[in-house]
Amino acid sequence: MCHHRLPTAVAALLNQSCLLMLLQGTRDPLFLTGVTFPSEYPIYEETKIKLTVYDVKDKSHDTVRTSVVPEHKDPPPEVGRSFLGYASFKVGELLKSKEQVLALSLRTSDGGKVVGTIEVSVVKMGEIEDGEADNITTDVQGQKCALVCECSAPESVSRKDNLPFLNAVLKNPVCKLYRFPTSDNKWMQIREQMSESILSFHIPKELISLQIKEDLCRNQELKELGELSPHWDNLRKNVLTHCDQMVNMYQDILTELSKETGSSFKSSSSKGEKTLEFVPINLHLQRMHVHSPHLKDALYDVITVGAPAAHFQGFKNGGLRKLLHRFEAERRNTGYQFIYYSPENTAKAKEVLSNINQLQPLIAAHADLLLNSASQHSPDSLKNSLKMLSEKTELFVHAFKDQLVRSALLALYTARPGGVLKKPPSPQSGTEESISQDPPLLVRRQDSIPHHSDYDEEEWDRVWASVGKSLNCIIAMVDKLIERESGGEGSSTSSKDVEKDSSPVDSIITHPKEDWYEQLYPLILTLKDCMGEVVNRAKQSLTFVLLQELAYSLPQCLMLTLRRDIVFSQALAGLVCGFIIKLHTSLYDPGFLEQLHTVGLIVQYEGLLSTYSEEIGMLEDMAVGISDLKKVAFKIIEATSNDVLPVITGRREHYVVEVKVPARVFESLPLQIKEGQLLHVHPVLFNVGINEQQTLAERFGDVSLQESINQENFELLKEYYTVFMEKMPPDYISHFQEQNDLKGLLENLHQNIQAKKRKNVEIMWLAATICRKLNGIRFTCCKSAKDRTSMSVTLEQCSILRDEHQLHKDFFIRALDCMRREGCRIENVLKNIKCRKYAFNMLQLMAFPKYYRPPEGTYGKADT
Ligand SMILES: O=P(O)(O)O[C@H]1[C@H](O)[C@@H](O)[C@H](O)[C@H](O)[C@@H]1OP(=O)(O)O
Repeated sequence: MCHHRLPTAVAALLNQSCLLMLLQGTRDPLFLTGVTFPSEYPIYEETKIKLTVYDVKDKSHDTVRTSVVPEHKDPPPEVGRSFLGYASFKVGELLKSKEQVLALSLRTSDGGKVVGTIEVSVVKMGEIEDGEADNITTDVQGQKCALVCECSAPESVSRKDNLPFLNAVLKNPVCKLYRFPTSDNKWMQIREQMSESILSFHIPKELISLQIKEDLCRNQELKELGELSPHWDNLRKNVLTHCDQMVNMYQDILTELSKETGSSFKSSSSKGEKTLEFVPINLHLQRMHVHSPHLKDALYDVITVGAPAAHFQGFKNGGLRKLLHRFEAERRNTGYQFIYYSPENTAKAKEVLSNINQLQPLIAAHADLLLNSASQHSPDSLKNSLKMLSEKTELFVHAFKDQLVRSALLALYTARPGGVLKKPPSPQSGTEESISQDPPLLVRRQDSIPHHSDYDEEEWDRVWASVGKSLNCIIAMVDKLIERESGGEGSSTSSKDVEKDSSPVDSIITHPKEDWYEQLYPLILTLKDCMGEVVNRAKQSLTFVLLQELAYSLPQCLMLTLRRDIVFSQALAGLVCGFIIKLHTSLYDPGFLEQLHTVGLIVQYEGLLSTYSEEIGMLEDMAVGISDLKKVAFKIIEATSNDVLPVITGRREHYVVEVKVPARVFESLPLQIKEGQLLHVHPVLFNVGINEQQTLAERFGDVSLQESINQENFELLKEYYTVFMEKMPPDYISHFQEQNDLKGLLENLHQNIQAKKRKNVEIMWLAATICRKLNGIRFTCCKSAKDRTSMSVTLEQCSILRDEHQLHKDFFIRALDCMRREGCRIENVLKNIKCRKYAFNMLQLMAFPKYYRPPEGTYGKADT
């Protein structure tokens, strides 16, 4: 045993025992381990540290672990390991020793026999000066490489102002510290941090509440659709039954999720749990902080998360990309009981409905404010109120300009009792793609009853125009009143470009009493009545469009919506987490802020799923989930209370996430952001399957899904780059171009995508590099974000160290192995499956690209 030698430092807790376990059969351990002193355990010179060394036989219980066990607690059970010896020392002895290194004898438990030596030295976490680092050299000649310490308190990642905001979002950090040699034989220090996020649960809860509200409102509108002919009425009843059931299901899921107060992590083993379906799998921030001798400190973040997918629903029939496509094609071709509206038109109907619901109460409120100003007889306030009222009413009128409303009104007319057209209501402008391939039986049977001419198309125009007209009357009246008040000195500017309908006004202003309120009140009433009529008709007709969407293939159609909501919720939780972290770490970078409000942010997803078996379905879900993130915009607001968590508003087609920042930070933001400009994200996904399943796909299956995803997303990335180059200020761009050859990288990525090479992991490296250079948000995903993801993020970290921070080339593999063996990611595996082993076997690994294979002893059979 005398040859067991730990070449470097261990620090431990005040009056605590520190357990060290060495690798089985290793005479000269490759790595080192250590413990920091958390702030809650002050350390003094008298503090006594005891080190206990074990020979580890069964690695499934622990490979190498450094843990801190308070004296009063029992040491861990002696499973799979045997006691070798212990040593103890006082902190003061270590600090006063020459070069702060102590060589201690390991003794047997009775304190008698010396069985080996152990070397202990001090490492100051945080700043290691060049000279200092040299004192703690590991055995470079002997190919020892890294020092790994576990840090209990992660370094503060941003200025103090932001800390409560990040702490509210990031939970349970795990932190590791490494030192690797640089090519000029100095040391770089790497702090690796992995944190969960409370947003894993917070975002799904917010989203489900919104979706319940949206669906309840739609169900209510369906109920208020008015009298329908028996065919449509039965259809509606059926739809409502299913929709109500669906809302109940969402409510149950929300109730279950609400019980998970304070949770911030869903493990890979829970991925199939129904009540947790909306929650992303194994979501973490994976951060690398590099402190190297000659370069500026740098931070590299990747969000790691399981591919957003509906595991509970399963993948027997594929995932969303295929299911939605198939559903749409079938709906288009088999609609004999309903009218076919394209997904775009259905989305438009939802948008107009939502605009109406927002604008009507707003206009009513502005109209009341106008009356209020009138009763106060205040010309300025009257003008202001009129301005607001006019703006909102114009928006309202504009909302109905769409041909869709017109054709939907006609369609609804035919669905009323007795209201059947000779010809089906075919859209003049192509808003409705088809009624059906075969003429509906219903229509054929009643063919002769009413005639097309029974429907008065112009009636809608009259109703719709009446809103504009009544607004004009109000404007004219306000003008007259103000003019008379100021003794006829010209009219108010508000009416200048509005066509006036003067007749009713002229009749009113002859009224002798100059009571503004009385003059305006009847006009406001007329406006509200006209608006009510328009809203009523438009709402009913557009709800009728929604009925068509729901009517086909119940309940599959609702299950598809549920699947999409689930996948979207997982994707959104990750995105919001990534956005908040990116924002808080870049708040003081003016270039970033400018980019944020002028171009928006690129969000790049690296997928490691295979295009074989079930993972095809996962990838199909993921592709839609990520693409759906385009519907999300962010808004930065000033935090006014202790509740700093983000708030979501909107509906399925368009969500806004409000992110809070501290008042002082908010003040320093660019005006556009402070004024509430919506900030957009541009999600892109590149997938390269790497495991044995992908080998099967390449040999016997089909890789076209991966190829088309990569090709489509390359186009999106290129578009983003073009807009970035156009919109960012010239000074910024010229500096940017000097630093980065983005054009070359994009070209290279394009060639690699076209090359159709097997397991071409170069695609992932290039896409990630482009994203980093474009200041984007990086994601890495596989099924569980546990095994393949861990291989990929550690490879990315070490490649960055090699390419950007001069990691000594001889130490690349050793650094990689060290991170995989000792770093945050093995902790990730542990927290997911309670076992410190990547779930790979030898055969699987043979199929992996070389640098994606973990070191011996870290993988094997694990119950996942
Ligand atoms: O984190 P993953 O890479 O999705 O984990 C996979 C692993 O790659 C594979 O080798 C193993 O057989 C399991 O299927 C893992 O998935 P789990 O979801 O079961 O952890």
